[in-house]
Amino acid sequence: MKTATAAMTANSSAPIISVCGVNKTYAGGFQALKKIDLDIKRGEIFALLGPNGAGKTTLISLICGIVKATSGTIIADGHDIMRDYRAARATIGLVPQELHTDAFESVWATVKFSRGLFGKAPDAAYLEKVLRDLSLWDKRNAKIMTLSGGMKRRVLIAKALAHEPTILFLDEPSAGVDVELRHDMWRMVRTLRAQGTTIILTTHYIEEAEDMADRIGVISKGELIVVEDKAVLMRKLGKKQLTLTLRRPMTGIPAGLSAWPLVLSDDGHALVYSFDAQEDETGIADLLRTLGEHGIEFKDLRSRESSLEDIFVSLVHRPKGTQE
Ligand SMILES: Nc1ncnc2c1ncn2[C@@H]1O[C@H](COP(=O)(O)OP(=O)(O)OP(=O)(O)O)[C@@H](O)[C@H]1O
Repeated sequence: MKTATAAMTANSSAPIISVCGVNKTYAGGFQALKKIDLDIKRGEIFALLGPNGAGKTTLISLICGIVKATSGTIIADGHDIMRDYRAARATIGLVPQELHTDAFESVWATVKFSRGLFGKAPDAAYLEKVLRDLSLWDKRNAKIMTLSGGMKRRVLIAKALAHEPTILFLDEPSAGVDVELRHDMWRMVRTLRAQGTTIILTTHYIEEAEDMADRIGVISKGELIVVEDKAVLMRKLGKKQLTLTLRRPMTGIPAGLSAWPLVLSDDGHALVYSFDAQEDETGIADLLRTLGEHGIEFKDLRSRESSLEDIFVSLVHRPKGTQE
């Protein structure tokens, strides 16, 4: 009994997805992914961020077995995606960016068919729950072609969940959807995670990743440049800024202040001081004293922390070889 418990614990801490030394060069010779190593933890929400064309969809397509890697291995929930495709694919639900649904079928027939495709026994109660959770139950007999764009999107999610996958990929789930659907979707994602589903999403809405993800991966020009716990990433790379609104505008920063990392706003009305939020000594007290000595008065001051978006932009734009 003790041994079985230990084995279960070891198993549940093993990554649910393991991407090892994966390269992808498309037929035309373009190398879309370079030496990707990535482990996804069981039960986490992992956000994959990157500029357009960075390789996010390619990586998802490789893990789902839709596109073949040029080299490297991918294991999904214990199954090699190439050698054991059917078993590996059955663990994955994919909500793609684009609609490829059977326009003439009803919602119910579509999700039922999807479940059957993965060899799962029929389970009307489960499918009903999925449709109800996605506010699709009333539309179950409607033909997909008659649904609005948002409803079609909900069908895509229902289809991806029909075979009870342990891993769910959402490729740009929020692109072009209204606020209500976005909120429904995030509520559903949180519920699924609470039930043990692992969720991997790509998004251009960085505040969404900031809000939802446990870990963040940043991909740029086919390379995975950062994989980090969201909180650690924000702590390690986050900066704080103190903005002082001046009582009298300045035309330049006085020479006596040149040692300070200060930036004067274009209109000369504000001084911005950037500092490392992790340091015990922020330097603010010294700065304010020095400003006083120079007769610089301010009427307001406020501080802000860098957002994940600030960090993301600095990561994808900093010169190669300077990543930590
Ligand atoms: N079938 C293909 N043949 C050749 N090149 C391709 C193919 N599919 C994608 N690419 C190229 O690979 C690169 C990565 O594309 P991918 O769609 O993975 O990026 P992405 O990060 O998902 O971008 P977006 O955010 O715009 O969706 C791009 O330069 C793209 O043009």
